[in-house]
Amino acid sequence: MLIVTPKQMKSIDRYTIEELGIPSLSLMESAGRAIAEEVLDLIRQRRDLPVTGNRGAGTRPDGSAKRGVTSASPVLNDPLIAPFEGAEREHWLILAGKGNNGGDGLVAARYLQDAGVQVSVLCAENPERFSEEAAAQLESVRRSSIPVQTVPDSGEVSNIDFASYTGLVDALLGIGTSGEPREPYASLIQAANDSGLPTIAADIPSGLDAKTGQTAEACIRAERTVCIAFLKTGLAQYPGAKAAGEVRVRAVGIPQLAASRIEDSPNTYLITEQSLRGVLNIDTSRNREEDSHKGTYGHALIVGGSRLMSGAGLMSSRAALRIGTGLVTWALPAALLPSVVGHVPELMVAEATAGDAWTRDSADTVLKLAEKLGVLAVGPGLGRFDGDTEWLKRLWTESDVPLVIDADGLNMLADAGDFIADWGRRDNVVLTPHPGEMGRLLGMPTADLQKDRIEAARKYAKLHNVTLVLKGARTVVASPDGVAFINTTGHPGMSTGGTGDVLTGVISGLIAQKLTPIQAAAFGVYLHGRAGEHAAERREHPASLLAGDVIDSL
Ligand SMILES: NC(=O)C1=CN([C@@H]2O[C@H](COP(=O)(O)OP(=O)(O)OC[C@H]3O[C@@H](n4cnc5c(N)ncnc54)[C@H](O)[C@@H]3O)[C@@H](O)[C@H]2O)[C@@H](O)CC1
Ligand SMILES: [K+]
Repeated sequence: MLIVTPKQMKSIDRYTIEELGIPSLSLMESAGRAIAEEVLDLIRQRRDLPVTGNRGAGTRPDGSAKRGVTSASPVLNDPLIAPFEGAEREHWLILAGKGNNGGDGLVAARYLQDAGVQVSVLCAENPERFSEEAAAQLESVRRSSIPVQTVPDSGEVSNIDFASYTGLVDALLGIGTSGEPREPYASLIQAANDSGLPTIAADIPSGLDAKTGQTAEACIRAERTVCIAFLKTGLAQYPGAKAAGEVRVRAVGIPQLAASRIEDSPNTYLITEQSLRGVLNIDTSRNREEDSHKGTYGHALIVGGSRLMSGAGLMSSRAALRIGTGLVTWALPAALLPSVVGHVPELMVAEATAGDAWTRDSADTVLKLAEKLGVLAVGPGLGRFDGDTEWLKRLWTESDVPLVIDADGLNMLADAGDFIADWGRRDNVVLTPHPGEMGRLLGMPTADLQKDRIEAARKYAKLHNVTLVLKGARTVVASPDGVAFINTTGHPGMSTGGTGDVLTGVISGLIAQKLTPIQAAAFGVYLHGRAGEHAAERREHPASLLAGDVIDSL
């Protein structure tokens, strides 16, 4: 699924209207209708009535939980826009802003009325200031005898009796927003949230930065967001993803081709089976060839583990095996051998250095071991040691085996400063930082880079010619050519030590099996997340999930 920034969405809108000749009002009509359908669907769901129209729109193919982002096309002659039992007991308030987002909400009002739901409109400001399209919609609403009230110019919202409604449509602010909501929008948003009513957001929750996913102090907490035409980047990242609730992307007559025809055309995708197969050309079935042997599936070398962190190297190695790598060798300090040998009998081990800690002279052994192997993973449980940055430089410059760098390997990189100038560019490197490590790589506070994760990851990947995996809920994967992928699989239960080591093993294992760095990174985070979901389902409580469970679920 393609994801767009608000700026790209505006260009797509403009292209559709001006170049393709599709009238703005007709797009608004479809958008409003889609919003009404989702309101009716939510009402049915809350009233335990059979869902007729977009049944299953929020369900995975296997029927599992509704979460994340789904896409649903409007169904013509949808039975959803028809009176149903109990509809008259519903009274929805449409909060309409002055822009076209408000216009969408006003169209929805007409369809809701048609389905027998009581509906009222609250204009956030004097309709004289409404956009041309929104004003036209307001006129139709008035002529349809839908009650309309307006927030007075004083901006006073305390006399709005939210308790008399059963639900809200937030059509205050859309992608035309700049900066934090001003008054009376901010107070309206606050009051809407305080009302505790179920809220459906039109396009985006008002108060959300549709590009970055940052939320203003006043930001609608929606139960569901009906995203118009294309998913917005801000809905695909936290905290925006949380404010949006369940996101449903609805087609409104803006064709996909418009996205490819604008300047600065979108290059961000949600990771789905479809985009893995279509955009990244991955055979997601992962079937084994009948006439294959272990050599067919590559050989990974995991470089990690130290006296106090031997488990990390072990988990990466096990995950690499579990993801289907033909052979996995774990290079580790010799003194660790007695305590770990035998834990995973399928694993080969190699003594990379004497004693129980890594030393800079182990680079010779590691380079020798890496010869002819499919991938070299550096970092899990490695620790820091004297001369470690020089050690990493040797691995970077003296071998051309694909490199996956994690954990302390990333801290070594951070210490190396402008390593590209010094060590040279490579085109087969994957970095897997969590936000803290990413902050060190960028030399900026973690909180700052988290404000626009997609942009931070994309810029870094381009500048350093690496595939970058910025971990955290909604992991961002960015390729050296500036394409970004957002993952939606995973489970909060995975917030536990060792899951990062598992991911390193998974990505390394996929590279050993001949996937390119970007294929391995995107597919790896997807599979890792699915395994986490699977593991969480199998535990009584997700808090008890361990990284080892994720490996078993791969
Ligand atoms: N033809 C189109 O352009 C379509 C637009 N659509 C809808 O239109 C929306 C975009 O419409 P607009 O571009 O009119 O913009 P919005 O409806 O998002 O409205 C922003 C309006 O509020 C004002 N504003 C901006 N920042 C503000 C702030 N911080 N506090 C208070 N007021 C602020 C602006 O002056 C503008 O008039 C989309 O999100 C979508 O819902 C859809 O109907 C599909 C078609
Ligand atoms: K909105």
